[in-house]
Amino acid sequence: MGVEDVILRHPWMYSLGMMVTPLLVGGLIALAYYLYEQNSRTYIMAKKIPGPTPIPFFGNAHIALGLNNHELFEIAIRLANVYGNVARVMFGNKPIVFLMHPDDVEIILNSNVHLEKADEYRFFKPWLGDGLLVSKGDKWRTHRKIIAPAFHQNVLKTFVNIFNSNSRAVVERLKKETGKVFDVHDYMSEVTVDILLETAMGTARTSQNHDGFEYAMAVMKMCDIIHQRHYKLDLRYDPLFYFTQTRKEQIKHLGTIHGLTTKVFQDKKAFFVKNAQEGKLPKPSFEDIVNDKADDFVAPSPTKGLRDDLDEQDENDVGEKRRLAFLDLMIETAYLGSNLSDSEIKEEVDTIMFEGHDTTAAGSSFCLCLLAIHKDIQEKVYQEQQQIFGDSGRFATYADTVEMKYLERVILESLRLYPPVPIIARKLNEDVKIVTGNHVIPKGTTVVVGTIYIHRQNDFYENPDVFDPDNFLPERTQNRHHYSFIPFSAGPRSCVGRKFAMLKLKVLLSTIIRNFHLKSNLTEKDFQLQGDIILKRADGFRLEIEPRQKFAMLKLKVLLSTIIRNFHLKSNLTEKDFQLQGDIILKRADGFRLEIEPRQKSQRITKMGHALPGPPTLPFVGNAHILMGKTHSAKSKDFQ
Ligand code: HEM
Repeated sequence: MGVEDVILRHPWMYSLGMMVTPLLVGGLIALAYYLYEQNSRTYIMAKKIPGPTPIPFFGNAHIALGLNNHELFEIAIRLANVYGNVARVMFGNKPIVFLMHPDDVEIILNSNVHLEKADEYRFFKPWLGDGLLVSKGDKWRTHRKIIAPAFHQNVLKTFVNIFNSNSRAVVERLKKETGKVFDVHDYMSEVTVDILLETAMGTARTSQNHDGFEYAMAVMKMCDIIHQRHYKLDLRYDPLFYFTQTRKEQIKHLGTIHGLTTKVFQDKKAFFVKNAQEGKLPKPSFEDIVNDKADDFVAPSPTKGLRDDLDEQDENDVGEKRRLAFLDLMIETAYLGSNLSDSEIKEEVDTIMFEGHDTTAAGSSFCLCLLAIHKDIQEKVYQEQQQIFGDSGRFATYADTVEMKYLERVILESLRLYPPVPIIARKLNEDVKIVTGNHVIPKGTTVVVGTIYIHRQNDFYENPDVFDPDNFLPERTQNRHHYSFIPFSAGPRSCVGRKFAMLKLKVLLSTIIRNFHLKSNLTEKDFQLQGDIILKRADGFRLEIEPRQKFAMLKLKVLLSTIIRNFHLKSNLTEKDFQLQGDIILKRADGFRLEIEPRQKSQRITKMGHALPGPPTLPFVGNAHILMGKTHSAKSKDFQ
């Protein structure tokens, strides 16, 4: 009996064959490709770098199976602890190398060659298109040149009052949380979106609608989806992802996000075009500002440390001339002939809104939680604010922010311990020899810079896990490795919004601290860190707030009561002798002079007893004479 007879008698065998054959062929092709990759130069070279042993097909990806964000984050930290400054993992056959030493990181970030983002950034594409964060080559260079002037210091100065009014608005909203434990991140997220809407897009959110909040929520959900796409096999590969529920959610969230940016863009463009047609072009033009700057876009040399094109611009004094919003710049340069299409402008708007939003929301939330825990440091921040503002509730000026030296150190220290962007990834376009272990990382590898780990190395910080703002005193920073502190990345592809972020954080935190006392029963050990692109607390950014006035009264009562119970206070003066002086804070020019005398314990009790209501006392016996020779009931009557 031939094969044909068997098939004729058993047609199901035919169907089975039809199903199995493609699977078998597909499997054989996959196996051949797998074996081919295993013998590739990249794989063989990468295997020499220390790391966990890969298993067939999965590489080391199985380690991540079934883990949540927080667990995954802990695994990554453990990996760094086991393998030290260089660790390799395999995702299937694809090598990923983690770098944790500033010398090695400097080679990558300070280079003009390794500017390309890792393949994993493609997950941002449906959202950010080919915007600044993701783009490469000439497109990135041209767009960075157009966008960077919008973040010039003189431009930022004009944003200070937007920072102020939005900070004050969030203080008003926060009041309803007084006395409760709540998650401050929701508030930081909303105020950040509001600020970005005004400064980057040049539009304000009306108090009636909740677009900004919905936008913020959609951004957070999108961050989560992108993070999951990094490590979940079914979400990582586009053909599989296409059929998932997660893709449907992505479409919904992108609808919210793109809906808002498109609307703002269209309104702005229509306004600009109408004005332009009436001959009302803004003066000086953005083109003038961009052209003011010499065509000198070069990466900072290693000896210049962390300097980037933002510093160079400030020195060239470009862009001080008028108030600029990022979107205005893009619309204007496009109108005046730069090759920016509408969709490119929107991509850049989305990029700025994404990069500027979640990063500063997380940064400010961590900072507030740390201040709630470290009360002594909070008190120092408050004292600095008192020196600058006294009891005035006025807006902060740019000059005030320059005076906020201690707050600046607090922000930097918070960014050190909890960098909102905990890792950065690059794709190597050439083999790179690193300093640590003389390893050569092959071309095509994804390199991950472990910022959060670098920031906590005891080679560079004395007590690396302790929150100590003095780590940023000039005498401590001047001899420290430049690349041991890189919350904003460094080199040519550093964060374009660095100065914007620092200024905004100062105004926002100053306003909150001047209005609220922050409290928490937790310690930093309770933080459950989760690294879904942006570092967050999986347990929520929980803290309590109390309005400063109430807190100040309570503090005064406790302080004065303690002093009065321990000392008798004396003075030969009268109030007429007070020489008042009003230099912001009302003081006595003649000094707050008085004498003190310790109260004896018995004296203290007697004197305090005298203050309470009761019959007049006689010397020596007090009131004991009343009771002499009386019956028990007569004694009680005397006191009725
Ligand atoms: C605390 C706040 C912030 C932190 C910690 C931060 C951090 C970073 C980091 C680490 C990068 C490099 C990312 C990479 O190479 O993958 C980056 C890039 C970028 N950031 Fe920020 N950022 C912050 C705030 C902002 C703000 C407020 C804006 C804009 C308003 C902004 C806009 C950008 C843009 C456009 C890029 C891409 C730059 C390029 O590739 O040329 N960032 N940021």
